[in-house]
Amino acid sequence: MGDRRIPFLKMNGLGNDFVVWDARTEPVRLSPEQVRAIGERENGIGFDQMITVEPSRSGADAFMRIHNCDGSEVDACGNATRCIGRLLIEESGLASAAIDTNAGLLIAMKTSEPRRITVDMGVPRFAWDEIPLAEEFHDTRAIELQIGPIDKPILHTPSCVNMGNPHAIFWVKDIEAYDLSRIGPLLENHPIFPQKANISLAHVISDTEIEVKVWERGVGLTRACGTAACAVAVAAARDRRTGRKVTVHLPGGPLELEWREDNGHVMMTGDTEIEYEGLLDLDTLSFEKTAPGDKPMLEVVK
Ligand SMILES: N[C@H](CCC[C@H](N)C(=O)O)C(=O)O
Repeated sequence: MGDRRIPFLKMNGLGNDFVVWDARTEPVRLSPEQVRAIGERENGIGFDQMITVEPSRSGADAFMRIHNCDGSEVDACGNATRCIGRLLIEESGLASAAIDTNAGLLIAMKTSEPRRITVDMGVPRFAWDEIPLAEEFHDTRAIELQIGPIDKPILHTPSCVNMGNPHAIFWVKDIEAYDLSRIGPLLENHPIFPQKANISLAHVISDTEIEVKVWERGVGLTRACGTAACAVAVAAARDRRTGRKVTVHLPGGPLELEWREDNGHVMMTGDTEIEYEGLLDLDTLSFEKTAPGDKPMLEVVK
């Protein structure tokens, strides 16, 4: 390996996986091409998002910079916020950590289980210009976003929420009846979303449970999406489909969400995992694993 090697952590939140750099002392600057190459599942380390932890300029414990695996920089990532919150809490030994992002200040809090973190994800936004939606669509009563023939729409009338990033949620009875890998990119790149959008299919199971599958902007299908889980929970409560406290079941596992009545903030709780520690050679982009991650969770004996 060359002499430009940087240590990284491979982490995930319910299988939504990240490469994490600690750039608080040494800056880490990578081009979008390098981000895409490192994010490659075949030849690179492989990740959904790349997370760079930088010094905060606003007195928070750290600033979190987020890149999707397509190289795009974005402002919010719920699952990564839990992972970085865990690292900062373990480092400080305190009960919480403040994480600055381009979408605002987020607070991560420890729970009774060391890998399980609660994050205050702030307040959702619903106005058409906050999602954002394109100007020419904002005056329609419902957003008639139909995919498929007009007389037999496959999906239509999404709920749209911004959680620091844009989300469009389609309510369905059977998630598996839809080929999200085909429909997802059509919707992600629909002209109604000038900044594109993260696309969720959501099936309300009960007043307290929702099943969700996500096509992420700049990534594709992921095992979980924290901001999508927040957006779905808020949209469901706002439409009276569920209460304000729900479990969102994603392919990678469950997240607990509460849209607080008192301050309108969205509280998200879920697990995190350190998969391994590694070293990346910046010149060749080859990498090696240098230490194992978390011990496998003890299987709960049934
Ligand atoms: N793909 C998202 C960013 C990551 C969101 C997701 N990984 C999460 O946990 O919130 C976007 O482009 O807005």
